[in-house]
Amino acid sequence: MSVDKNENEPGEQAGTAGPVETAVPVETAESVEAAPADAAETPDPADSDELIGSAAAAEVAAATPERSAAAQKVTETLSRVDPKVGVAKPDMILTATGVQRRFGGMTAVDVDHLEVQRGAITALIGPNGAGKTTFFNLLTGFDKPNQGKWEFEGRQISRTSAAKLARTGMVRTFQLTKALSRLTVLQNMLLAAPGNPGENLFGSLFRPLWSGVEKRNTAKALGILERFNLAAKKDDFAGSLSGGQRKLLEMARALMTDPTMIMLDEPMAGVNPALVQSLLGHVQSLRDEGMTVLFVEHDMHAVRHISDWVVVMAEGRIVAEGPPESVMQDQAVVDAYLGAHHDTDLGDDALLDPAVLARLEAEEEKR
Ligand SMILES: Nc1ncnc2c1ncn2[C@@H]1O[C@H](COP(=O)(O)OP(=O)(O)OP(=O)(O)O)[C@@H](O)[C@H]1O
Repeated sequence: MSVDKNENEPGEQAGTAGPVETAVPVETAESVEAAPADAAETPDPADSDELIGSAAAAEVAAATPERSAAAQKVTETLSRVDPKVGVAKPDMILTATGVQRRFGGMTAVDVDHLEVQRGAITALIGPNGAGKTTFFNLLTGFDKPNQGKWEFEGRQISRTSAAKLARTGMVRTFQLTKALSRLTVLQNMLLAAPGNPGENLFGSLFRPLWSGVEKRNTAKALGILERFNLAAKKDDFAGSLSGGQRKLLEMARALMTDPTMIMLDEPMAGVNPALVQSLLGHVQSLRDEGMTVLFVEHDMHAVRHISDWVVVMAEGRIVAEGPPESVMQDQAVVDAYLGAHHDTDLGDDALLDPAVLARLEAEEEKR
């Protein structure tokens, strides 16, 4: 469908509007592979996910992650929730109602009601063009709806900019852009620190105050980098990191704002399967520390293994929600997600197999 992207837009174009008041950098969702050639370095074989073989990947795919106490508790709580679209959650942190976003004559998002459970990992999935990114951009203050409202922690936030949202405790990750790739890992972290006073006139006039804050931010950044095994890379250009390390850096940057809810934009995109398990572990640890996580994702391995709850979109609407194992079997989901491939189990790790993916793609091309 040909659509004029600027027609009938109530807000800024999705993904391009940015907060002006935040230290959280505003970036468009450019490919993480867009690292500048001048920043590229030869990856260290010890930590580059690109260099790990398929045997390790197979092992990772077969591994069953241990379930933490937090995971068990949230699973138990959500097992009592009826898995139907728009269902109420026992302790919701985010609620969206009557959200519509149209581009020209096309309705990209049409969500009646969604509640997100506090302390859970919720995956937002769906086929290409389902409206996931548009919905995600709306919820995170990067786009404005034609109608609808949503609340975070009981506060109306549908007209709140991403800048202010970060201060209320909701933060989203951004894929590294060319500009950020040219900064070092540590500089990326400091840029994400809230209230970085060096950025304004006051900060530059009162240098001693600024350096105190900067010292604290640096200590905090180094602690977070340590946790994500990136401390040794602090002075490297972000653009020289492997795909998996970039994803870790995106998460690490978000933690600089001490969020209660973290919104992840395709945390597994461009990550070698060998590093997927480690990344999944980091996402789970956010939940285990009490954070709420909502992520948009194509990677079914991630969705099946770490989500406590899955929300499925198709053609702008939510068509199913529930625990991963039941949602993946839902006929509406299979129909929406896989089109003709009804015989394929969405949660099947065989989908990680390049041969299976190649076969499905070839079949799709023939249709
Ligand atoms: N700024 C825009 N202007 C016009 N149409 C848009 C705009 N952004 C998204 N769309 C359209 O809205 C629909 C939903 O797109 P969206 O990117 O939200 O889907 P998605 O589920 O995230 O897809 P994908 O998995 O491919 O990223 C698509 O038809 C897309 O072409």
